[in-house]
Amino acid sequence: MSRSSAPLVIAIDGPSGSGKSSVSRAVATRLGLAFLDTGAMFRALTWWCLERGLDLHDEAAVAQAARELPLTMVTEPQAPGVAVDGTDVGAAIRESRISEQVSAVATNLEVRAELRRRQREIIAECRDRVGGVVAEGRDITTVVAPDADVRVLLYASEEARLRRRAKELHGHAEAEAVAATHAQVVHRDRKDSTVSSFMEAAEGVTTVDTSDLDFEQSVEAVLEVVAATVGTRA
Ligand SMILES: Nc1ncnc2c1ncn2[C@@H]1O[C@H](COP(=O)(O)OP(=O)(O)O)[C@@H](O)[C@H]1O
Ligand SMILES: Nc1ccn([C@H]2C[C@H](O)[C@@H](COP(=O)(O)OP(=O)(O)O)O2)c(=O)n1
Repeated sequence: MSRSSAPLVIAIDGPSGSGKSSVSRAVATRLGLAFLDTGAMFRALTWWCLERGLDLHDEAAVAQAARELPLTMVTEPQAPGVAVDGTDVGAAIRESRISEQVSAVATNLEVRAELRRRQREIIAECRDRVGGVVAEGRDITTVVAPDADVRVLLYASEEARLRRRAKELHGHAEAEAVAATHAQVVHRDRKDSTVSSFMEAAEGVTTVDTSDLDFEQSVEAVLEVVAATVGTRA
């Protein structure tokens, strides 16, 4: 798909396992845009707090850590990266111990304010440097970039999301793998829902339901929303 030379900011939100990261990366690659995984920023902060032995429920200490976090986000969609103080934490932040504890950090309102500030800075920088970005998370369409050119809520049924995550983590989606994944997906979304609204689309946000779509169809569905929206901007 070709696009006009005007900068393009695409905001994508959705629950865990809806396909935000993988679909956003593919969309960014196809459109020649940067890619920002905001969940990785909450994960990196969680990793750093644990490295330093902080109690994640000590809100003031974690908020201070957020302000000091020496974080680098690499926004190249074909090779995205996350580094803390020069250490590549791309793999470490996906470990279950982080997935299980990240909500304690993500529900800290001072942390959210600090990471929101950084996310806006990165989005603005990508807009200027490469002509745009696909930024994904839980509150991008509503809080971080409500003025984005394209705003999408990526939805998938709980069953589809559990199946996808089980396959990713355990290599199959048999009953015991799905059950093991339940806490990471459903419980975490419940906690995260207390600070962001990502289960229903806000006004002006287009819902793309991927429950019955395969990966490539999901990418195409988002690209169609982009084409329709950019078309109406001209
Ligand atoms: N439409 C889809 N159909 C099937 N699998 C998908 C689809 N979208 C994503 N996946 C797979 O589901 C898993 C979770 O996707 P991911 O992008 O990490 O979701 P999120 O960022 O929303 O948590 C990944 O293994 C991904 O390849
Ligand atoms: N903009 C964002 C992005 C993520 N979060 C929270 C929600 C999750 O618990 C963590 C990690 O998000 P991430 O998108 O990596 O999680 P999943 O890939 O969907 O499992 O951060 C948030 O509160 N706001």
